[in-house]
Amino acid sequence: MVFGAISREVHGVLFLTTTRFFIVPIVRYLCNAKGLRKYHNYSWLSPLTDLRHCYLSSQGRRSRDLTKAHVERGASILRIGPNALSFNHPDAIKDIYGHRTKCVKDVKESILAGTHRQLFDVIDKADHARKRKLLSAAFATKNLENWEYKVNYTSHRLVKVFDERCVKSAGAPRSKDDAVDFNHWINLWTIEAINFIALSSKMDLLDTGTDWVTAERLDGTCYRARYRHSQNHNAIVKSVFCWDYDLWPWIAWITQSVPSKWKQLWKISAPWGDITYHQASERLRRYKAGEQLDDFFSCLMNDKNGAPNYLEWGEIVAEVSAIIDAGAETTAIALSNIMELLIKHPAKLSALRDELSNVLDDDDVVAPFDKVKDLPYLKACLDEGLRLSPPTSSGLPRRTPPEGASILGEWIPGDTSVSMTIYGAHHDPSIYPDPDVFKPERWMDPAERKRMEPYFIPFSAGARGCIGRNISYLEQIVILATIVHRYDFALATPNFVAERFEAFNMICGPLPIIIWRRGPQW
Ligand code: HEM
Repeated sequence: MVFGAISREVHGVLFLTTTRFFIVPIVRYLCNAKGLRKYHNYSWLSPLTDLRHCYLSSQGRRSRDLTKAHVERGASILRIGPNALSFNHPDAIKDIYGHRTKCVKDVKESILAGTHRQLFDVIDKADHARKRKLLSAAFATKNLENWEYKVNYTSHRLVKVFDERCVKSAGAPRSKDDAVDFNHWINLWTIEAINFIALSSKMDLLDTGTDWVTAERLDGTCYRARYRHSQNHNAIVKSVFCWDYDLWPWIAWITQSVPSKWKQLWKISAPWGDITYHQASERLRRYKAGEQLDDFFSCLMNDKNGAPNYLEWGEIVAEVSAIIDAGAETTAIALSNIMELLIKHPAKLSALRDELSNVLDDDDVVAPFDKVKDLPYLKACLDEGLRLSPPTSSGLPRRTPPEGASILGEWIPGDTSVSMTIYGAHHDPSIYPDPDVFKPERWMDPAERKRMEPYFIPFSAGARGCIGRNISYLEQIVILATIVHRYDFALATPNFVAERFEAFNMICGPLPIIIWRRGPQW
C-alpha cells in the first residue's frame, strides 16, 4: 500500500516535470502565438527555455558572446529565450531605451525586488518619476561642488595608501610584495566615497586595507562581514539564474539548499542586505540625534524647503541600498579599466600627463576639480575606456507595452522582453571605426563626438538612464588626474590581463601594479 502511494507520487512528479519542461515549451513553440519563431535563435534551446540564457550568463561574458553571435550570423535580432529578443543595431537603442520609448523595466526587477521598491527596480512610471524627483536635487550638476570636498577627503586617503606603497623608482629592484592591487584599493576608495557622499559615513577601509564592516540584522544585532565580497557574490548568483522569471523562485531555493558551489556563493552573499541596513540605520541614529548633515539621506528625509517627505523606513533603506550598491563598483570598474588601458598604451598616458601638467601644480596633491573638469583629453580617455569596456556591458531587459512596440522597424508584440547589449552598441564599426582599438582621440573632434554620442550608452539612456553619472564623472576625473599626475606605474607582470566576470556589472579581478612617485625630487 505504502509503496503504491509513493510510486503514484513519483509518477505524478515525473509527469508534472515532463509537462513543464518538455511538453509545454514544445507546444508553445509550435503554437508560435507571438510570431517570434521568425527570428534567428541564439541557440536551438533558446525558443524552448530561458535556462539557455542562464547557462550563457554562468560563463561570465554574456554581452561579448551575444554580440559575437549577432555579428557572426549577420542577425540584428536574436531570440535568446521563449519570450526574449536581443537586438544588435544602433537604431534599436532609442526604440528600447530612448526618452520616447513605451517599453518599461522588465519582470527581472520584480522578481529580484525586496519588500520596498527603489529607484533602480521600480517599474511603475509615475512611482519612478516621484522617486527620481526626490533625489534629483542631490544628483544635479549644479550641486556637484557640494560633494567635491567629500571626494577630495577620500582621495587624500588613497594618496596616503599609494605613497606608502611606492617603490623608489622605475628601475629600483622589486619584489613581488611591491605589487599594489589597484582594483582592490580603487574599490575601497569608491565604497568610502559613495558612503561619505550618500550617508556622511566615514569608513575605515582605506586604513585597514580590507572590506570588513559591520552588518546589522533587523533585530539590531550586529556582526562583522565583508562589504565587496558579499555584494559581488550577491550580484553573481542573481545575475546567473534570474533570467527564467517563472522558475526563479525554484532555482533560488534549489541553489540555496543543495550542496554545491552555488550554495556557497549564496552564503557569502547573505550579509549584503544587513550591511546596507547598518549603513542606513547608523545614519538614521545621527538624524534622530539632531546632527545636520549634507548628503543624499537628507534629501530622502526632507524636501528642498526642509519639509519632511514622510517616506516609509523600508523605502528609505531600499533607496540607500540602491545608491550605495550602484554607486561604487561601477565607478571602480571604470577606473581599473582605464588604468589597465593607459598602462598598456604609454603614448596615450604620456599625452594625458602633458595635458595635466599644463594645469596642475607640483603641490596639487589631489587634483582640484575646477582645474581638471574641462580637460578634453582627460574626458576623452575616460569616455574611450567606458566605450571599450563598459562597466555595465549587458543588455538591460525591457518589456514592450501590452499593445506592442515598433523596434528597428519591426512590430514586437506586447509583453515581450527586449534588450540590446551596451557592449554591442559600443563595438559597432559603423559608429566607431576600429571598435576594438583604444583611441581616445576619436572623442577630440567635436563633430565626431556629436555623431557618436547618441550611441554612447555606458550609463544607458532615456528616463531610466543612470542618475549618478555626474557623480561618477566627478570621482573619475578627480582621482584619475590625481594618480596620473602624481605617480608613474607599470604592470607587476608584463602583458598581464585582469580577469572579468560579467554579473550585472563587469566585475574586475586583481590588477597588480608597481607604483612610484613622479618628478625629479623622487
Ligand atoms: C561608471 C559608473 C557607472 C555606470 C557605468 C553606471 C551605469 C548605469 C546604468 C547602465 C544604469 C541603467 C540600469 C538599468 O536600466 O537597469 C544605471 C542606473 C542607475 N545608476 Fe548608475 N552607473 C554608474 C555610476 C553610478 C553612481 C555613482 C550612482 C550613484 C551615486 C549610480 C546610481 C544609479 C541609479 C540609482 C540608477 C537607477 C536610475 C533609474 O532607474 O532611474 N550609478 N547606471
